[in-house]
Amino acid sequence: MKTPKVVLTGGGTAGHVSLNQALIPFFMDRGYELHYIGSHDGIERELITDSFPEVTYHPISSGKLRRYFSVKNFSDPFKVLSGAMQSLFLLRKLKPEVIFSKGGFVSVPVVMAGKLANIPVVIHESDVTPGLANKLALPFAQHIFTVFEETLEHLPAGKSTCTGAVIRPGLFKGNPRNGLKVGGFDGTKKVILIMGGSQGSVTINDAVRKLLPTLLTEYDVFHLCGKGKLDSSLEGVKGYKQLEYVTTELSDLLSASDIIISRAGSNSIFEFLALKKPMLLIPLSAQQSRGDQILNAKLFKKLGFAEVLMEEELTEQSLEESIAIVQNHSSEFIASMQKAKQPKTPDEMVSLILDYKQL
Ligand SMILES: CC(=O)N[C@H]1[C@@H](OP(=O)(O)OP(=O)(O)OC[C@H]2O[C@@H](n3ccc(=O)[nH]c3=O)[C@H](O)[C@@H]2O)O[C@H](CO)[C@@H](O)[C@@H]1O
Repeated sequence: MKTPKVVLTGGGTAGHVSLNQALIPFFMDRGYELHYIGSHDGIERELITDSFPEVTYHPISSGKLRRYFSVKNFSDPFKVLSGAMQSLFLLRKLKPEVIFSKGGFVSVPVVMAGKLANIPVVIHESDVTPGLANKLALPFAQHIFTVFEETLEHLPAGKSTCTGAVIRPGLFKGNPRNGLKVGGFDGTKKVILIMGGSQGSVTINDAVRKLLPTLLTEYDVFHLCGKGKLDSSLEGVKGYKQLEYVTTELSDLLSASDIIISRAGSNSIFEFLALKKPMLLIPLSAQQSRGDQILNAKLFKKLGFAEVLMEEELTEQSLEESIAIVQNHSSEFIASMQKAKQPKTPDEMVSLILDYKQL
């Protein structure tokens, strides 16, 4: 009997890869051979090939979907077309039972090719409003799963279901003592973890670093500042540990942390919710995005899980005040989070995806 196959796609930022990372071991447990179609130089390549040598990574040509003018807007449609041809060739050869797409611009040609090759495509949207890539992909897909109930208002009724968030099981296995050791912290102060999404945020980094002398009187600080965004002048400052990006250590750092300051990317905030971490969310502004993080953050505030500080209002003083609000209300935030719906397990999500497989 031939080994059944599944093709996964999604990339551009880690937010479009993390669900796939969670699902891979569970597809493998069920005996599936896995193939990942991603871009040549996106973060998905490193995240998948470094951690999952059993998954075959197929790089394709891909364009970027920009909301602003660039000369590349003229050449990129050809790259997407070329990516679709490469995907079609691969899909006809691999003959997977189903394609699962986590979105991001690289997924568009794969999804289009899936339709042409007559292979069922299931897509996933983690934000309140569907992203541009998923909007383009939707006509070619069999079904779309969402994290937020509110997203269903923007999608065709017969083709969409809210499944809620799915969390990597490894994140629940953190050891706080190992986390403190990474920072060189002795555990006497409360710990704040700062994460500016998967790429780090210069705006948040600057504000945090300005407030650092004040912050360090009360807290120890883990700062996940993003690739290329370390500040060498702060190396060795006691109580401050800056790291560009962490992989397996993230669970330890989170378990050692009392408060999180973060962008409001969907995957991140549901991880903090699952771990019951009081959070201060600073969403990416509407000038720099379609405003999805603002909606995510406002909803989390309404549900009593988070305090929100808008980027336009971010100053040293407002940051200090907002951290104090989270600190003073942390037990209420935790109580609300304890009442929230539990995330789906990756194995349950795998079952939902396989319901669409081609027999
Ligand atoms: C700038 C941009 O386009 N942001 C979007 C992107 O965010 P982004 O890529 O930042 O995605 P998320 O915040 O959703 O997820 C980041 C993921 O990276 C992980 N992580 C982060 C830092 C680190 O050091 N180690 C690590 O493992 C987090 O645990 C999380 O699983 O996708 C999200 C989900 O569609 C959207 O809501 C965001 O608006």
